[in-house]
Amino acid sequence: QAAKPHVVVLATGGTIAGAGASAANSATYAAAKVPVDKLLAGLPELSNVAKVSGEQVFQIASESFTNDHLLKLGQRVSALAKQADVDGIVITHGTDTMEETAYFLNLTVRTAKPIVLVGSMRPGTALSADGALNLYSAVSVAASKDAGGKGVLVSMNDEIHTGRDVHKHVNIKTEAFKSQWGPLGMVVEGKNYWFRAPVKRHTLQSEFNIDDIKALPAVDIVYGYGNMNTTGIEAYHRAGVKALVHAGTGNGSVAAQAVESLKALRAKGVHVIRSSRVPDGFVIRNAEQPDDQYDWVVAHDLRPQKARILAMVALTKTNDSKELQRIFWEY
Ligand SMILES: NC(=O)CC[C@H](N)C(=O)O
Repeated sequence: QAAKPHVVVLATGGTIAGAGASAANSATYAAAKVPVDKLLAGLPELSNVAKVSGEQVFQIASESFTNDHLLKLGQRVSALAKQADVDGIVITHGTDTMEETAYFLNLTVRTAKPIVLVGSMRPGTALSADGALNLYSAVSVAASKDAGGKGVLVSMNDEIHTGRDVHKHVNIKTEAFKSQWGPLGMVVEGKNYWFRAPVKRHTLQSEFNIDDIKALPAVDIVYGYGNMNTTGIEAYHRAGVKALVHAGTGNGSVAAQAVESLKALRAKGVHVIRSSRVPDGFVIRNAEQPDDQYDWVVAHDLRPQKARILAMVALTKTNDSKELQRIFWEY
């Protein structure tokens, strides 16, 4: 019998490593408690699909991920992916910012080996905990050759999503993740069923490389709403932000007073990325606002938090707004 593929599980915390006081606690519990060795030891079925080793990278709730965490995790994933004895990598992660980490790795780790993020919505101590099956599925995806070359994946609730499109759309159900263009496939009993492939540039076709990125520039997000004030925009400007993502209403529309503040920012060299707070759809250049005239960038179909990730990565290579826009179309 051929040796099983070697999958490394990098643990970062989240609910999949969470623990509650009683089995009835599906929502009230502490995240990031259970160490990776214990997670893996509790799932002997993993040996059916892979030779698994675990590494505790962080033990945090994912809302507390910083740029430093992204860089450290990315560097570790990149180093492991270069090892001949590693066939796939699973990252256990809190679900709150999993979509941001997945997109960051999708943009910056140059490998065709499967990289799969996974989490859970209920702690392992809860009735109908979802972490064990999610982890089993993620390891089996990472162990399979057919998952390679598809970019960084998120496997949750039997679905396999591209890390680019996926976002958390429900915060209290196990079917928490959705991609507006659909999942890439499904994983059932350790077998993958594929239905589509990503068309945007990622991993091996990316012009970005985590091995060359030593720091990420400050990029923040302001939220659009009725009666919006411009205090936040001006505060971020004073704080030295390099780009500001505007999570606009509708088709990325911007309140008149915010338009003036954002134009002033751009005049000082800060990039303005026009996105939308609407969960689905995409922003069309020069619709709602004259982006060519203001020299703004549109976020295409990226949610504001994903636009922030791409802007940070892009700004490590260019400060040209036309280049930024090209990158937003391509990735
Ligand atoms: N379901 C979860 O993983 C949420 C737990 C926590 N807020 C986190 O993102 O890490």
